[in-house]
Amino acid sequence: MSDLQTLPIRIGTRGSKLALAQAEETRAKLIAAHGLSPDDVAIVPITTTGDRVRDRPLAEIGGKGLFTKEIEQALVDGEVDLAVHSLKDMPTVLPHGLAIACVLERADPRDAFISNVARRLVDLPEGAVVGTSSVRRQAQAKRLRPDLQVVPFRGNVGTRLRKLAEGEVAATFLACAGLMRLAMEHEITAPMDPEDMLPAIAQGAICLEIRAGDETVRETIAPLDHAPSHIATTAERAFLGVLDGSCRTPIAGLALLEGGEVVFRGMVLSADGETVLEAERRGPADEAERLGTDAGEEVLSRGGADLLA
Ligand SMILES: NCc1[nH]cc(CCC(=O)O)c1CC(=O)O
Repeated sequence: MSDLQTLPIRIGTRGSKLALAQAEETRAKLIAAHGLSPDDVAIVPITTTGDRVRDRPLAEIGGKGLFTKEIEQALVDGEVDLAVHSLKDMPTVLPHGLAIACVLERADPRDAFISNVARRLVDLPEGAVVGTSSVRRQAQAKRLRPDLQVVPFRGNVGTRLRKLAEGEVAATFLACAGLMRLAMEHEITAPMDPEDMLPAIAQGAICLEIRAGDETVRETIAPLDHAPSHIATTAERAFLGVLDGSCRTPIAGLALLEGGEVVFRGMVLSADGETVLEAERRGPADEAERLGTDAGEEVLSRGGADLLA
């Protein structure tokens, strides 16, 4: 550890259980990478708009960065040295002066199907009620099963599982990664095959955000960067950046590294899942950004612009 870094290193995070688990994971990695003592890394929980507003679908509250704004302000104000976020909650354009310096090793990017009445989505009874406030999950569920009735579903993981147990809905979806980080993977009925449900951009990845010019912190966190995860999410976020959709537009994408090559698939859907525009790219890892951008431009030119309007 360089003498330049002032200790303790302060990590800004949301206060939710999942966010705290992610901050703890980051803290443990920092301690291991630099041989620090536990007191050398402090976790600073910060409440965000996304945490405060619990009763409405996120798409309705609108605006980007619902889970990030207040944490970024603390970063700008020098109250914390770095911020830990779920990369899938991050806008593609960051506030001026901030940068994503690091992507931790990604957990399972897939969506989890969770139900007490069926083993798989295709096995749900005709007309079953599925709870999700995600336009992306709704569109893809309807694409596979147009008969399903999709209802809004928010609240923390515990609340959602209770509603499911009480029979309010027959099934729901959550990110596998979140459940794993909460040590709740036993709640997963079955992971969704990405062929059936393509994940959200950067789902399962944690990023570390810093002040762009803060070379000391940049160097301190550098050993935590996981190149394959960083490369894959770079392709995915480039795709998202071209589409520039609101959170009301179902957009999905996943990049995997296969033998040093990036294999990316991205899609934009109509809310009912009847219209699907897809693009695929494969190419060298150092061209991840261009591959994602290219795929985004292909989707736009094939009619994605209308879906996004
Ligand atoms: N939409 C909120 C959100 N942001 C990040 C995760 C956890 C999964 C991840 O790290 O990508 C979740 C919950 C979910 O989608 O089930």
